[in-house]
Amino acid sequence: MNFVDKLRSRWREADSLVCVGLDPDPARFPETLLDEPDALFVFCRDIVDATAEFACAFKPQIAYFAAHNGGEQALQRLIAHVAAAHPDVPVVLDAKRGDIGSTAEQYAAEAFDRFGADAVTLNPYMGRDSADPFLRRGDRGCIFLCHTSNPGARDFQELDVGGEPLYQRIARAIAADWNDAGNCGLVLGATFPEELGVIRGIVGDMPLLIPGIGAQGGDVEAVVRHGATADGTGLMINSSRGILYASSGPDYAAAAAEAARALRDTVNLCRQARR
Ligand SMILES: O=c1ccn([C@@H]2O[C@H](COP(=O)(O)O)[C@@H](O)[C@H]2O)c(=O)[nH]1
Repeated sequence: MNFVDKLRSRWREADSLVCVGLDPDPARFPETLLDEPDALFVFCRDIVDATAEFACAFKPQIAYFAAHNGGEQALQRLIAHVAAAHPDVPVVLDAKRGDIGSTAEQYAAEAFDRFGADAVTLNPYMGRDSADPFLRRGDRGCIFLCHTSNPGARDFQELDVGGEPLYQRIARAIAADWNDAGNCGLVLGATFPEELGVIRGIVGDMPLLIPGIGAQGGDVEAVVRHGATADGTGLMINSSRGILYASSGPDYAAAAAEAARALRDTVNLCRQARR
């Protein structure tokens, strides 16, 4: 099953738009993991197993693994664990890749063959040829940065390019010209809900990855109101720190599960309110 079909069936089966972000920071791990030599993997595996029933997707951010010796092996094993234990939950590797075609071929092999991710985040700044090695893998998802969640998103993404802001041009080009295989998605920050609504109008029911709730201040109700599709889906609403560090004690996995469940329920109340 391709990425978009897998995501759509997960939205339906789990009745959840929550994407659980996996950004493991050893400085925030519970004391019980201090002597654990495989702590990156163990922490994330416990979070995955505890939160899977509430998740429409998992999003490991590659930097949190690659920053540590052995971290990439831990990421590889973690994604293999998701595929084995929770095969219905797609994995979006947050790597924000983008380079000339020959290098992009290697990045596509890294994301899809080495790590086995269902989808990867990409930076569209270098243009179509930099995306082609990913787009050609029609069974995998290509999720392009469009309007990011950070304050600096305004620096370049909102610049006027011939009558419209750059982020809208990006969305229009990807929806009209890059999505032949139907495997594209976009990253829109929860911190810019009105821009999210404009993009939903441009791209139809394309899946949108929405980081920026919780610690970054994005508002869940506004995200759902502006970003959901007519059938009340279309979104992967990501929370990383808000779920991972719900407790700093030995009950971290149970607390993460409760945070994911609470977010799913909040999102679903917002979905019901707009019907
Ligand atoms: O525009 C963007 C794109 C990606 N991210 C990533 O999402 C998570 C957010 O973490 P929180 O702890 O829920 O704030 C993190 O991995 C970022 O690298 C983003 O925040 N904004």
